[in-house]
Amino acid sequence: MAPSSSTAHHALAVHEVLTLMEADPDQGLSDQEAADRLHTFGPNTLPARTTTGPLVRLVRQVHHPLIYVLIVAGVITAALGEHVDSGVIFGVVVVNALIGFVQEAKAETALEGLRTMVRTQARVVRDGRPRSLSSDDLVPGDLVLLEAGDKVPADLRLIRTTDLRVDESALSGESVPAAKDGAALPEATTVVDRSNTAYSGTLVTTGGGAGIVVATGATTELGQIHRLVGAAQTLATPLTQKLAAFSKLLTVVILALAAVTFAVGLMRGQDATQTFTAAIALAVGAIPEGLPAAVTITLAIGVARMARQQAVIRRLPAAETLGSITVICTDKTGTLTENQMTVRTLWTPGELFQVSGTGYTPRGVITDPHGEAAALAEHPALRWSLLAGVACNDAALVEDDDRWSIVGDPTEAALLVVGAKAGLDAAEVAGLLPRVATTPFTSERQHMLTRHLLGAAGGPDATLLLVKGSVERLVAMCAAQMGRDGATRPLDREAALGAADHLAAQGLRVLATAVRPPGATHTYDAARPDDAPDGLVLTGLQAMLDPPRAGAAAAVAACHTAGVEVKMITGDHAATATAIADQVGLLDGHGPAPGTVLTGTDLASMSAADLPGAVARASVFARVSPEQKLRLVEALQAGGHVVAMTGDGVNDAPALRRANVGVAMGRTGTEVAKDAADMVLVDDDFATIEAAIEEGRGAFDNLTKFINWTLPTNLAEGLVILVAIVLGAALPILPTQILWINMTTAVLLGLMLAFEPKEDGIMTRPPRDPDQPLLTRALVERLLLVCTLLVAGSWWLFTWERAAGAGLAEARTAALNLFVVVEAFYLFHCRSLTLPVWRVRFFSNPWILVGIGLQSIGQLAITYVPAMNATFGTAPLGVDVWVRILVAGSIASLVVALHTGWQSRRART
Ligand SMILES: Nc1ncnc2c1ncn2[C@@H]1O[C@H](COP(=O)(O)OP(=O)(O)OP(=O)(O)O)[C@@H](O)[C@H]1O
Repeated sequence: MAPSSSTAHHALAVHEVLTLMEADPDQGLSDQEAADRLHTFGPNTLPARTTTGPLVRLVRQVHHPLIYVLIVAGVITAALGEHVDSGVIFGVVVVNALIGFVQEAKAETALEGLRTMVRTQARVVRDGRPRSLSSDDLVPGDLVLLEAGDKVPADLRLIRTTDLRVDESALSGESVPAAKDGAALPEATTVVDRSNTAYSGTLVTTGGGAGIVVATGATTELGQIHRLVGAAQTLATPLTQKLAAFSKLLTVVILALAAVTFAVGLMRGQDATQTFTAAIALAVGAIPEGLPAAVTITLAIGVARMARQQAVIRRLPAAETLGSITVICTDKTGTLTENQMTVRTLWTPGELFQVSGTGYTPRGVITDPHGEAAALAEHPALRWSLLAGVACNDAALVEDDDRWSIVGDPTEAALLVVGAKAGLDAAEVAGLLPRVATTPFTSERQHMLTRHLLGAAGGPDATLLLVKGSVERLVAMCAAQMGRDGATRPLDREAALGAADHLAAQGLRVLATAVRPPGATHTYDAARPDDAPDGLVLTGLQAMLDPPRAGAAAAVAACHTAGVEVKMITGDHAATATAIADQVGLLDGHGPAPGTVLTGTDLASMSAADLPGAVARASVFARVSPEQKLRLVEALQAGGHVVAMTGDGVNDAPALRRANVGVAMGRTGTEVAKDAADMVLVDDDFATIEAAIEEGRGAFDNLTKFINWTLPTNLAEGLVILVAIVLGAALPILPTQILWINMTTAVLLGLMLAFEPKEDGIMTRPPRDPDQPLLTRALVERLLLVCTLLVAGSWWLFTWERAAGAGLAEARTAALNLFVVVEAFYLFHCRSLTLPVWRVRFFSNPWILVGIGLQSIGQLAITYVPAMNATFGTAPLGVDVWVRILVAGSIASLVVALHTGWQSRRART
């Protein structure tokens, strides 16, 4: 048995595929066989990307307008015989390319590594038992089960299908889901029909089925495409695009300035070669070539920090957008609540019962209104209600050493538990009432229905229908209710809805149950959500507690403080939603009318013009269908909001894609939702969104800090030369020395800001305006001030040293060192965007100190090592010069501090 990807499995009949793959259509493979095949074929994973070799990637680093300028400059200086200058310029190019290369590789491995945090699970039959496995462990011949929401885990030859539709856009670009049919066997003469094959990486949108794995890993269709193109992760973000445009403009301006400088120098009759080298040093110094790499590394560090908080970023731009989120639309069940359901109260027409016990352990007592244990024989409606809960159910309880856990939907598991407390065992019930048909629960349909045979005695129509679902839906489906004595009476809708409201107001999640005894006939069309079988009798309500998550209230409060609104969007009852919203503090949020609740029906009746206003006011949306989520996102965006939206189902995908940051649930979410999302919450917890927003703000802050540092220092490096040439004075710092400063400080000083920890008050500020320009007024002021200090300072010291009798080389070395000292002192001012320099915790970012240490060693070397003196035209300095340098550096630092103080006072008023 050696299935190859070239085998055209789709052209074979099912039995031929089964023989070829040595597979069993019912039992699946044995564990032993699967392990052997895993050994032979390897894991079902795509090989690491190999499309771009290291050399290509290194060369790609050079592909940047700013770097082109450097290369041309290096070549020309070499041609002019200025070998030191040319060497240093190429040094800058190489160091930058290496840093960019290493950082890009790091960012990509970080993103690649995140993928393994969100593993695709596959449902497989092995040894006759269905189980959930990581899709990595699939082998050829495995029997895989598919249902709506799954990502197809390998190439499958389908053997059974029910209304299976698969979205193949990931593979073919075709956006209309393709119908799949396991029985389809094309005529030999027809065009190749692949409708009996489901391809790895495609998404099941509706229906379900089963198929045999015919190809895994690199041999799948996806694997082959992957090999050809490589799944490129985009590293571009709105900010990098803004920066790219900015650097183009900057290049043009700097080149123009350099040309003017050269022309002025020539007109003044200065030496052409020297003027040219100076003009080049000006250009090289002024170009902030480290900027693109710094953006990538800062965001990549942010993404890694988010991953530690259980938030996996799937698309890098989201790391940046998170910092501007103004509203989070969140699910209730499982995100704000524990998704740990326990039935607490049961209602039947005329009676109310309480249930004791905790969690999923099926131990507890159902007590009647008199406080006595309720016997099912005396309460027929209760018995039928519990029976519907147990039989119309796809979940299971699992016991391991008296520890109870569940398989399937927690809501359904809670119904099994309360049934078991009353003595109804799910397996026994299934034996007595074999299930013959199922209409599964969907959020649109709002109910689940099962048809059961009434033992051997029943004829063909002797079937029983059991239904459970939302109260509104079941009350609409039923015409009768079961009384205390078991007799059927006309339905008292008011009473049932009133009881449900009463229970929901306590924060309980309410399900209604109904039965249709055998006899009545009505062909029920499950495809029509509003169709209902007649003769249904309402038997009761089951109300379950799903407590809010421990950290939810604190996280909601933190969002409010951070100026981020939180809105709950749920399929649940309005009263339940409101009660939970109240418990987690959603209703004491800000906004024009906090606490307003809108239902899906309200939304449906609202005009497009009214929607944005109404949506902005409400904080809870109940009984909302997934389709309406898309309208909500659009309405909020129309109102100027930057929206994060959570979702887990197939139908949530459009809203997740539309949201500025789509958030999928790692545990309970379907693969379709995860595929559409920008971020996946590994733990499904609302508090994780809040933590990710905090990290997003932190990452953006660090970027801003780097920009604040690099723009003024680079500009000054260029200006110091420009001013000298324009004034026709001696250069206070030589071009080679400027190139040295440029090469060392960007890496050893500036880049260290990427490692700054988050600032304390980060979640007490309002969200960042995504349209804020790169050059704010505050930054332009800083830029001018720091630039002036650097240029004037080095001029002043150079002139002072000359006047005090120092040689040219010594005076220049003093100016060069002052320049670096001012840059290093200024670095401390950039460590916080809000605090003055003396309030920043000195040791909170050790990298800054490491960088300054290394830079100091470099400065001592260039000042005292004879070989470096010869290369860079420097000379050793006396202690008194260092004192002047440090005093002047401190004064410059003080001026920046005064300006920052003045700026923040102005911002407050
Ligand atoms: N498995 C089920 N079978 C039958 N009815 C159900 C089932 N699960 C939920 N319901 C009913 O359908 C209603 C809507 O449930 P749905 O799953 O759409 O929303 P939700 O999980 O409460 O909300 P969300 O996850 O969006 O916060 C519930 O209030 C409940 O009455």
